Amino acid sequence: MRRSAAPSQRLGNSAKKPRFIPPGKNNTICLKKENEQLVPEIKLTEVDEKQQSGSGHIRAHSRICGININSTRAVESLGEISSMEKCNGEKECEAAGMKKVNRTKADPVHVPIPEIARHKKEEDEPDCLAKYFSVVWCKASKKKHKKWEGDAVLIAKGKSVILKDMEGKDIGRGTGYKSKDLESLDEGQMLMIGGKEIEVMGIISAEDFNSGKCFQTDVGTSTTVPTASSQSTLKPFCSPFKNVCKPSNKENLLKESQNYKPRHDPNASNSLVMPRPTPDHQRMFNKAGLPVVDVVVDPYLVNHLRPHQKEGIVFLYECVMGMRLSGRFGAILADEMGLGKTLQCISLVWTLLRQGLYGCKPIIKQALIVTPGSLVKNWKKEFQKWLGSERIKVFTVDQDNKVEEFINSPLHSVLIISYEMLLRTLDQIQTIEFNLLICDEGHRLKNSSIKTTTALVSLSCERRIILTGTPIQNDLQEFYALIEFVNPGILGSLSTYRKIYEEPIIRFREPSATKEEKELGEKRAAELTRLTGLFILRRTQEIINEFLPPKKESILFCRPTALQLELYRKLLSSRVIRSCLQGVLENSPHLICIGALKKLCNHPCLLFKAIKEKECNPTCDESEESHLYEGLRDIFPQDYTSTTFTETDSGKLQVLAKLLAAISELRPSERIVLVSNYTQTLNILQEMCKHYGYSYTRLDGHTPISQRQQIVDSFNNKFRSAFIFLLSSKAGGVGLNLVGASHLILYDIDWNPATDIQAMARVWRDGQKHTVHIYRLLTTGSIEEKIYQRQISKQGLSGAVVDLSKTSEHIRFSTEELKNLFILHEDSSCVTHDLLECNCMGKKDHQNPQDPFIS
Ligand SMILES: Nc1ncnc2c1ncn2[C@@H]1O[C@H](COP(=O)(O)OP(=O)(O)OP(=O)(O)O)[C@@H](O)[C@H]1O
Ligand SMILES: [Mg+2]
Repeated sequence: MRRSAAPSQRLGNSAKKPRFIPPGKNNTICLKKENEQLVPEIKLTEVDEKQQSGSGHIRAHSRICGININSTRAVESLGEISSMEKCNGEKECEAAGMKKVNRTKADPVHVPIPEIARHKKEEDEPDCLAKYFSVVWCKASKKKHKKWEGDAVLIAKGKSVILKDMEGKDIGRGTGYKSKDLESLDEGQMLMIGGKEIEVMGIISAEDFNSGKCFQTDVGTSTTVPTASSQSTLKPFCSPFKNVCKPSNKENLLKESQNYKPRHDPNASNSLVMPRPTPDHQRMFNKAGLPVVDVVVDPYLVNHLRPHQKEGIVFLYECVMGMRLSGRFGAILADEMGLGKTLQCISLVWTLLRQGLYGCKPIIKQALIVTPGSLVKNWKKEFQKWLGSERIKVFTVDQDNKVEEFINSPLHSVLIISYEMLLRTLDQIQTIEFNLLICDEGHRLKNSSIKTTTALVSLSCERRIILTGTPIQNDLQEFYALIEFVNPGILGSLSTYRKIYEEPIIRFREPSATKEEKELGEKRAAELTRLTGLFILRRTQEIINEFLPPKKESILFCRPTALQLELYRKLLSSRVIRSCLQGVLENSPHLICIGALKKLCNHPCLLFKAIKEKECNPTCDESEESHLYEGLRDIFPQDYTSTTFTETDSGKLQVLAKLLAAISELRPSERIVLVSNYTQTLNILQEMCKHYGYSYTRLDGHTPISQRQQIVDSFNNKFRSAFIFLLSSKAGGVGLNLVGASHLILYDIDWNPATDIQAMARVWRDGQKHTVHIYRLLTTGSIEEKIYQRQISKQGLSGAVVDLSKTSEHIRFSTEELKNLFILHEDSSCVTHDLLECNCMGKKDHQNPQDPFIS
């Protein structure tokens, strides 16, 4: 097609602005995609997760890739003219009737029609079907040889045209053309639009326009070199295969030929053999013509791998080898927590370090793993767990082990470093040539301008893997940043992405969206899903349930004490809460009120402490918080102090004391993880442990990172273990393995179900041998029950689409919702049970998944 002969300026342009690179054809791995909704469910008493075959809080579904919107409806080719926003590229072009001319090589002339332009809006022609064309454009001139500026997309509808650049921005508009001329517009024809001249290169189907595909550049199949666009956003491109395919002379080849055999037997039963390269891949990356050898994952590892992990390893292998996408070597493994992302990566690293598909030359020499500080040692341990200490030497950077040692060590091929340490040692890290980069808990790279991201981007390593258990599709901009990190340029520039995907998708979600906008948004979302799904893999926890021991979840509704009730009533009658309910919500005083009620639910002494602190800080006397506390001090006994707490003051603490006593008596060999979101509450729980003589250990935000793994290890070691592990869910949550415990108690509840799920997954995960018991403590009739109900209904609505970073500050409450939150149900023994409309009087076990809760 003529397009390939498009003028050189086009390339110049495209080098500046990264364009779309559509995915290659070589998607050998067959991955399931399901889009079922999650079903909310409540369990009042014991619920056996296994018996319910996947129902429950952690219930979720296998799913791949980023965006949750799916298009099922076919889109008619109405285009977007009627819903088109104002031209925001160059100045809106004056309507200009231009004559289209059948261009011959000899006479590339275009004659303006001497007709007065009519300013007629596209909306005047709602019934016409839009037609779409790929075009090249340049400034209007009479020169024979045009200086084409670049590609564009032309939308013709009725008597009007719109010209969009490849970033989706309007760069020209015109009206007053003859409808029949526009209808018969065809390849090779030319048209004037304002001061621009265009030549039609081809017709675009409505399907391709609606999906946004037409804004992607032409590329070959999956195994071509990185394009100009991909290089433009990267460091100078160095082929990821350059270490491998050094051409060797013929004699050497001959000598080595007898060694060209797979490291492990590909025909052995249970062998995991990586897909063979396509001829294109070989042409590109095997210039020396070395024999193609099967890459077979070490059977030592394969014997331990779960089916989804084998699938994940193949997927990662294809991504980093550039087999799934043309010239792209990045991947995002977004499996839910506990699915063994670490093991999948270790298997990949080990395979790539020792094997090569072309002449057996190792695919990588050195790998860099960047992880939160608390997980550095855990990574090392996992390497040892799965590969032993003889096979591979991994180097972890800390105060005593400096990067220089790694640089000087021929023994080590894997460097594990925390994000913080990476920033501190960036200069040295930059001098090392890594061939694979793995970023654990990589959702922190969701902002491309933060230091960590720019530091990592500065490393000239193209094979980049992000690991994250957190769904990443909530925020389309953050989603873009993560994708841009692993596969730079694949979604074009940020402004292109916004125009082509984000804006139509956001618009489509709005209730006021027109039919056309909905169809367009749906199509764009589907295309984004398809494109990103080629290098994002997400499986949910359900996939692993069958390998885990049963999980029983209990919700313990605890009656508040008389002191709690009196304080609660007083708080609700305060001026601050009343003004919240009247909708006067400046400075978010409702958050302070919610905080005070939650403290009270945990233990009145926490509220007492807050009151005292306010009293000692007269400068804040006029604050909302001070007003909220007015009169509360008098309700506490005269001799009350915040340090001499007793468990009789808190309903939940009373229940907890009984629960701990029961476990220690009935299951003395089993251990407990006790979780709170608040350090101060953990202090109280710690006092309680001391009081009853329970051995305990503790991990919270203040625990030095260097000590964390040691604390975890000794807890998981049954010979050295404490009975109770006090855990701050926010500080220690992600990534920790606490399988030494089989009981987990959530002392308080978070707005974000993901925080609690994260905590639960520390115990109910691979490696757990016992039935796991999860207990959630809620103060009856209080705000805690409300949060729980909200948690369930929101979880049901949004499925796994929750983001750990969302806290109550991010939640918007309507006045109605606040009214509901700020009610104390004193006459109910369990509001949640009342909502079930069950008349069992609390005698029935609500473990039937069919039980209705919040519909
Ligand atoms: N195939 C397996 N067999 C037995 N144990 C396994 C297997 N795969 C992983 N594990 C264990 O499961 C636990 C969880 O794995 P890992 O920490 O890699 O999960 P993750 O996907 O990174 O989760 P998170 O998002 O919480 O970090 C680890 O203790 C790991 O050793
Ligand atoms: Mg992990």
